[in-house]
Amino acid sequence: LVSPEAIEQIRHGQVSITHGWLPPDLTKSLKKDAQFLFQQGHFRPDGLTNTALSKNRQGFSAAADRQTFRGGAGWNDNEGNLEARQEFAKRMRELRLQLARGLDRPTLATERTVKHEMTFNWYEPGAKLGRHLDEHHEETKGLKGWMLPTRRSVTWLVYLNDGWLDSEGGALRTFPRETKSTHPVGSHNGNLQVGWLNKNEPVFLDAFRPSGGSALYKLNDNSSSGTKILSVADFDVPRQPIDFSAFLEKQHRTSFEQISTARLDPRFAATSNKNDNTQIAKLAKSSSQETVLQQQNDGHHLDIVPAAGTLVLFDSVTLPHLVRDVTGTRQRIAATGWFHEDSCFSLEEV
Ligand SMILES: O=C(O)CCC(=O)C(=O)O
Ligand SMILES: [Fe+2]
Repeated sequence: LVSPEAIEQIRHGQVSITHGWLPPDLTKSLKKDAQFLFQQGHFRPDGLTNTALSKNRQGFSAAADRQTFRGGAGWNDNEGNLEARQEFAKRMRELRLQLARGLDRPTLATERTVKHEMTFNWYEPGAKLGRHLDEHHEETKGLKGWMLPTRRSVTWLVYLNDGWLDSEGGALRTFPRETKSTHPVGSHNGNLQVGWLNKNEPVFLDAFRPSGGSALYKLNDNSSSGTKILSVADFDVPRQPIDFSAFLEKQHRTSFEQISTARLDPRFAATSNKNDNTQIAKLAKSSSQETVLQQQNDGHHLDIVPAAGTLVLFDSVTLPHLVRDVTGTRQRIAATGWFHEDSCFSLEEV
């Protein structure tokens, strides 16, 4: 269902984009279904909405925030077009099994009652979504950490908007590294990635050191196996906002970049893309899909037009992203979800 190149991109921290991935008929029936379910009142705002995160915490507004279909009628409830949703679920299952093998993430293949997430999302004109990551290291979640048996591993998006134009806004802005990662991203031996060293070397956090503390480490060069500890001494991960560079040996501090920081994560700081005045360089040469690569204050990023049938895949732990304002007059609708891997440890199973 996706090419070996697509899998390599996800594995190395890049974004995989496949235009025309979902057959037009199914795309149409899913969009109709989402519209029906929306009319029936089955969409809800979620924790990541912009107004919930803004300084004045005014609460949700339909005109400004993204809404999600997951509660109310579930994906498998006999309301709306169950047949279309099941056909889609079957396709996503096949994709998941392919990714489990291709990415060497075997527990992506297993199923539990609640494990993989499948939703519709909905943006009214004017709505957007702040910069965020879809999954974080459990040790950085404070009291909420280590509770669940599984975690988000691969994020998928399938857009449902017929003939969506660049000028309608709502682009998915992703922030991949400028060059592909030196090693597989996301996790190593169950330890999630929290940063980068020298631009594209993944840095992982081991929270189960024999000392009882945590350590930051990277993988040795491809030629040799093994790991290299980067922190001065084992440490206890503090409460948010966390600055991991404080625990690194001095020589690593300047080349370390934390993936989720107070400045970049809307959970800690309201984000804005207003100061976005730099030049756009068109990347897509032959394609009419406006995939745009742009350099601005925020750094290197890739914008994806949410056009019908396009499949987007990326690692849930390492790739920050946001949704730009919908500037057109119609709603932006997508099917979206997360394939989960088993967590290396959870309180539930102790
Ligand atoms: O709607 C999109 O394109 C992205 C949604 C997203 O990032 C999320 O639901 O976490
Ligand atoms: Fe997301």
